[in-house]
Amino acid sequence: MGSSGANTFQLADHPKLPKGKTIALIVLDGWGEASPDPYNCIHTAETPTMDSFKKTAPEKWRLIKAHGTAVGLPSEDDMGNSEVGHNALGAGRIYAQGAKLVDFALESGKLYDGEGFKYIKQSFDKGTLHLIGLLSDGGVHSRLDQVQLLLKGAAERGAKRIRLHILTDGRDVIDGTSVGFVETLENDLAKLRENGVDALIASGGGRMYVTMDRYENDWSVVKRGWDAQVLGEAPHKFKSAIEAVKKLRETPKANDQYLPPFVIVDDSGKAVGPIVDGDAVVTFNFRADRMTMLAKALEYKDFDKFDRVRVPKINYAGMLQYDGELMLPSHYLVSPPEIERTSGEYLVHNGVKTFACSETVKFGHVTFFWNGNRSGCFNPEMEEYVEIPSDVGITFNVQPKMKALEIAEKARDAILSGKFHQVRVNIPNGDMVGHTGDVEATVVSCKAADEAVKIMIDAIEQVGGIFVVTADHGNAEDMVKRDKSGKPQLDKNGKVQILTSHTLQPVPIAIGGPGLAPGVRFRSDVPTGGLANVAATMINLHGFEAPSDYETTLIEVVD
Ligand SMILES: O=C(O)[C@H](O)COP(=O)(O)O
Ligand SMILES: [Mn+2]
Ligand SMILES: [Mn+2]
Repeated sequence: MGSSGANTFQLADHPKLPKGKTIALIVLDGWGEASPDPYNCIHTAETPTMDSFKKTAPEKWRLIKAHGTAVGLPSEDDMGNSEVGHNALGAGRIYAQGAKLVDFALESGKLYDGEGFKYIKQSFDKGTLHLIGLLSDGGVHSRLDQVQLLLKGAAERGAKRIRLHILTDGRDVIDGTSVGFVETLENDLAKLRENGVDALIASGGGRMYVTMDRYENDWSVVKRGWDAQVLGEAPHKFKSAIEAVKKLRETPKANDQYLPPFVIVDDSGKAVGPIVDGDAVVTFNFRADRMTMLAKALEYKDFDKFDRVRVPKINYAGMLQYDGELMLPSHYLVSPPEIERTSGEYLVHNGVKTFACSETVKFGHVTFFWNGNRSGCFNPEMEEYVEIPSDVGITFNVQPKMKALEIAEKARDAILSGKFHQVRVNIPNGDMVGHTGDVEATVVSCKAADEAVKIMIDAIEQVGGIFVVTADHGNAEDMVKRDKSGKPQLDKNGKVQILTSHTLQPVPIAIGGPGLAPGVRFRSDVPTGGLANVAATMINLHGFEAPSDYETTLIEVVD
């Protein structure tokens, strides 16, 4: 396995299951399973379609793991996320993911021997080392302990002037935790300064308003970051990052996710750390989707997404390479997981035609992440990818239905067209609205997701097809931080602490539809099955045996 050429991808016929069925593969983003509870928005919402699967065909409904080691994360305390979830769903195998690879590289010191570090090190003598990324211990896009190690390691290896450009979280972690993270970082920087390294925080802003847009939904987000990080310009100026975050959080309804951009200035009002010619820059997020746009702005010569004003000549490296197809960025500190021979690639070589669709904010999830962090199709004659433009400049609790209906209608048309064998969608609502922490809106979002499922299931009924409905990780099923006994935790003002993040919960998977061969049911001997088992299951339902190194199928056919 692993050699190139079409034969590598030839799949054996499944002994019992037919080819040519139309299969709807529906991924509900952020839809986990948890006990009934007022903070379980999926339970509170009317979700008759999702409920019916479990009730009417329990042998075709089960739970699968979507967090921790089942999706290649370092530990069972790591919640699932879209990147690792969709990687596992699409690739059918469990890869050590970015978080883990960076841990290894830092622990072993290999990070410092790599080409990427040598490249940025060229600037240490005369230039500044800038680190840009999400300041959080969420472990989804980045981890603070890794940044701390990198800072120390870079200083020990000759970095004399270091500037941090921080993005506050409040999405993968509780809102308000930014203050503590900044304090921790400031302590480390103070120690570096004691040792003669000129190390400071230079700029910042909330991740959803500054820098971390994804899939080119809204370039103004990246521009705000560029202005602060590169040009040293922002509407808010402070003497220290702690003061900045505390002050900006005093505004009514302020939220770590959406803090406005700020720069740190010296006594004369001058920004302490714009990026200039000769500097080195590292974007320290290991996850790709929300760093790719900045990587393009930092790396591309031809760039027309916004006016960069000044394009410094820098040595830039990503923590990882974010896009293997675009080779972006060209320099990186840690090699990404080599996710190859994904199910999508097998399908195009075996005559299975695919349609994939979501709205912008999740479009790359069912395409780029699905295909192992690879842009574009494998074969445009076999695949059609459709992106529905997301609303721009709003938080999704304002519009909790998002584009669920539009996605479902596009999928319905694709199913009814008879042109595709696999119609794959991501329905974002539970996740994107769940991240806002707005419980009422999340309930509305779950209902909308359920309605979208119904539209697609009805189309599958019409064409005699099959459906597979699952999710990539939990979110909307638990919207509160809990103590060890499971009770909602209160903050120091006695207010319930809302959970905006994903969870550790398993997710459901349901199969059905008139085209499902009689006798197909879930095996009982894969009790610890997870997202990575779905690819082999899908390949079987398309009428083929899965590749031998894929995680095993979840289904069996009884006579
Ligand atoms: O990037 C985000 O929106 C969150 O950090 C993680 O959410 P996702 O993994 O569902 O995209
Ligand atoms: Mn997700
Ligand atoms: Mn999410």
